[in-house]
Amino acid sequence: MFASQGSDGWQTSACKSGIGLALCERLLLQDDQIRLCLACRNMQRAEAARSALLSSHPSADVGIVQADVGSIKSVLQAAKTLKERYKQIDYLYLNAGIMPNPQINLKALVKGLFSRNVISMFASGEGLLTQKDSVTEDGLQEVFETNVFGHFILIKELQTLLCHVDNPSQLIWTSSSNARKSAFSLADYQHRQGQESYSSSKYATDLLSVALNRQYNKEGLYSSVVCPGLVMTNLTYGILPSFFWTLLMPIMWLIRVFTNSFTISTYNGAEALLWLFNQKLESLDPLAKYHSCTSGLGRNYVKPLRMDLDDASSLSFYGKILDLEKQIRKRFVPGNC
Ligand SMILES: NC(=O)C1=CN([C@@H]2O[C@H](COP(=O)(O)OP(=O)(O)OC[C@H]3O[C@@H](n4cnc5c(N)ncnc54)[C@H](OP(=O)(O)O)[C@@H]3O)[C@@H](O)[C@H]2O)C=CC1
Ligand SMILES: CC(C)=CCC[C@@H](C)[C@H]1CC[C@H]2C3=C(CC[C@]12C)[C@@]1(C)CCC(=O)[C@@H](C)[C@@H]1CC3
Repeated sequence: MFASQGSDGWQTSACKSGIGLALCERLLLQDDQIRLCLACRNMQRAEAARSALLSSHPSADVGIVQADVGSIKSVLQAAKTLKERYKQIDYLYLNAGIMPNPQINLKALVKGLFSRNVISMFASGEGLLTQKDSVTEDGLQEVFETNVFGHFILIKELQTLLCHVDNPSQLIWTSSSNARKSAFSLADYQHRQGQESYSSSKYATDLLSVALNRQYNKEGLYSSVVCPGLVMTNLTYGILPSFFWTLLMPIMWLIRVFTNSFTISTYNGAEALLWLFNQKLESLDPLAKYHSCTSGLGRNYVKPLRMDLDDASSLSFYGKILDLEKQIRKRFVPGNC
């Protein structure tokens, strides 16, 4: 999902369910004069989300655009449409993300329950999940393309709408506390080999955000990463069926008392995304991940935590992703590299 503020008003682009839709609702509750644009792969679902938002905020300006971040062709087309439609984008929320075929490692879960790291295990899901990734029509790993590279190409394509020194814009990546350095390898940054493509892609997001700040702050573009916490959405219903999560709810409320990262509802999960919208860009820490938190008593707040990365590795990854961009552009825009 994407968000921005246009010179002729606020403009946001988001998705049709989950944390993205909750963010749109919260943004409109705060200011229904904001201009939103939802970028979604499925136009029927986009229309449904738009109608839902308009039914509670009839005077809102909510646009939609077709964008599949798992397809370079679709991203290029979406960027073209957006450039025809808007003069400036102020907030771009990069929300779309997938975790295909997740499997729970029961042995690690049981072992973790009796370890000293039980709280951090629940907060990050570290070592508890594996995924089965696939290759897209573009020849890229699906999780990498959807969670990282498709967004990156969109940003590059929208550069003229995003980079304004006198009126800075913001990129907001939906990362995760599941992002893990040990799941990521610069030599295999698409994660072709392993079974933790989700962790790897979210770590790649964190690296990329840091590099984008180094590259674009002087041009008036700032990048931040958030973790919405554990939220009940289609993504988590892919891990366990919804009735199972309902059964687990009393335990999750108990765990929330200790971690504050079990935000559970999409409203709570959108806390850090909304908070970032209201901050002065220059005051944000490029090395922090902003976590949505919910206390045991249900109070929402935002906790910035330093990310486990450094400038050198973020720049090395940026170099790799620029090389990949060149290759892809050669294929999609012959004569343009
Ligand atoms: N739920 C959680 O506990 C957590 C989620 N996150 C992250 O939050 C983000 C939102 O996820 P969440 O709301 O939970 O899950 P959902 O599955 O509800 O939302 C994911 C959104 O991404 C869209 N999407 C997926 N693939 C593509 C694509 N190729 N092109 C365009 N849109 C796409 C989906 O669209 P469609 O409806 O068409 O499938 C959907 O709207 C993700 O990046 C996720 O990794 C991070 C931490 C925790
Ligand atoms: C809650 C109980 C008692 C059991 C569920 C165990 C796991 C399925 C669950 C525990 C921590 C969860 C978790 C995630 C998925 C489900 C768990 C592993 C995430 C990895 C989902 C996606 C994210 O981005 C992370 C922020 C989540 C971290 C916690």
